[in-house]
Amino acid sequence: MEVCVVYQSFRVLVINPGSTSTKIGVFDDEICIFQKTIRHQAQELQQYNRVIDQYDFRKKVILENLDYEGINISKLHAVCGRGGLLKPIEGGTYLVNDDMLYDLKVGLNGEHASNLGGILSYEIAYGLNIPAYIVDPVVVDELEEVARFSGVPDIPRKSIFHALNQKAVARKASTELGKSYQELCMIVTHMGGGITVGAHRHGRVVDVNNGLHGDGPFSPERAGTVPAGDLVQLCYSGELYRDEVMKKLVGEGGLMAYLGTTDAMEVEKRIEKGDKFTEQVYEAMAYQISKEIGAMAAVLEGNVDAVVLTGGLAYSKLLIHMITKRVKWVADILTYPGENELEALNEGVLRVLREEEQSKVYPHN
Ligand SMILES: Nc1ncnc2c1ncn2[C@@H]1O[C@H](COP(=O)(O)OP(=O)(O)OP(=O)(O)O)[C@@H](O)[C@H]1O
Ligand SMILES: CCCC(=O)O
Repeated sequence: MEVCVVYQSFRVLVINPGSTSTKIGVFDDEICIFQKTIRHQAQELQQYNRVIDQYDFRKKVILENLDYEGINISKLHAVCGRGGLLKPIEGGTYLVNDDMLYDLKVGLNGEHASNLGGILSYEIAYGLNIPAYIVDPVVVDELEEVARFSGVPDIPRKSIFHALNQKAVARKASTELGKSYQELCMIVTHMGGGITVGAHRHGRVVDVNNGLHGDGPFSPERAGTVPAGDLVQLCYSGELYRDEVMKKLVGEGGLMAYLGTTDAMEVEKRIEKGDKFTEQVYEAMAYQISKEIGAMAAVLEGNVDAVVLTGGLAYSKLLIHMITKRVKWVADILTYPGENELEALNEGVLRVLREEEQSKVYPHN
C-alpha cells in the first residue's frame, strides 16, 4: 500500500519595528516571498509622544504595503513581531498574551521600538483569527546567577542584548559545525549600532553585556562601560540634564562621540586617507570587543567551539582583522555579516507551527 504524506506549508508575516523604519517580510515556509524596509520620515514619528502612540500609523502602513504588493493576508497562518523590553524571560517563541500586551503598552522596562512588534502582530493576527508570536526579545535572560553580581547589590547586572540575531547565527554556525546548538559552546558577537558579546553554553546565553544601558565595548553609537566614579561626578556636576547624560551613553557615545559619525564605512574612508586619530579610535573599539570576547572565553572556561562575529560591522574586513589578531587563540572565527532578524522571526514561528518546539507562555505578574 502506498502511503501518501501530506506536507503542510505555512505562510507567516513577520514585523521588525526599528526606531526609524519598520521591516516586514512574508515567508512561505523558509522562502521569503516579500520583504521590505519601510522608512519613516522623522516628522511622521515626531508627532507621537511615546513609541506606543505610533501603533495605528505603523499598522496602517504595513497593511497598505501588503495590499499594494497583492499579498492576501487571509492566507496567513501566523504573524510574528520582534519582542520588546518585557520582563526578563528565557529565549524561545512566545504566544502574545494579555500580560505581554499590557507590559508592552505601559513600557514596563522602558521605551523601545521593538515594543511595537508584539502589539502589531497581535492586532493583525486577531482580525484574522490566527496566532501572534514574538521570538527571542531583547530581554532574553538566561544568565547564570554568578553573572548577575555587579558589586552593588542594588544594581544587579541585566541581560539586554541582540538575542534574536545572536541565537539565529548561533544556530546557523551549529549547522555549519555539524552539531546542534545545544551541543556547543560559542561566543557570539553582534556588532551593529550597539555591540553585545554573549557566552552561549549549550543553547543558553549564560553571560552577556547589557548592550542598551551602558556595559561592554563602546560601539558606533554607545559608550559601553565607562569609569563609574567619573560618571557619578558628571551626573552631579550640575552641567547636564539627565537626558543629556543618557545620550552620552546611548545614541551619542562611542564612534559618534569621538568621530562625529556612526558610519563605519565613513570611518574607514578616513583611515584610508591617513587619519591617525580615527585609526586609533577604531582600533580601540576592536580592542574593547576583543577584551569582551576574552572575558567570555573565561566564562566558558576555555571550552569554546567557535567565536561568531555578526551584525553590520562584520562586513568590515578591517575590523574583523583587528579583532581576529587578538582573539584567534580562543577558537575558530566564523563571520555572518548583517542581521537576519526577519528570517530568525520566521524560523522561530515555523519551529512552533511544525511542532518541533512548543511556544512558551509569557508569565503573569
Ligand atoms: N559594508 C560595510 N562595511 C563596514 N561597515 C558597515 C558595512 N555595512 C554596514 N556597516 C556598519 O555597520 C553599522 C550598523 O550595523 P547594523 O545595521 O547591524 O546596525 P543597526 O541595525 O542600526 O543597530 P543594531 O544592530 O545595534 O540593532 C554601521 O556602523 C555601519 O556603517
Ligand atoms: C541591545 C539591545 C538591542 C538594541 O541595540 O537596541
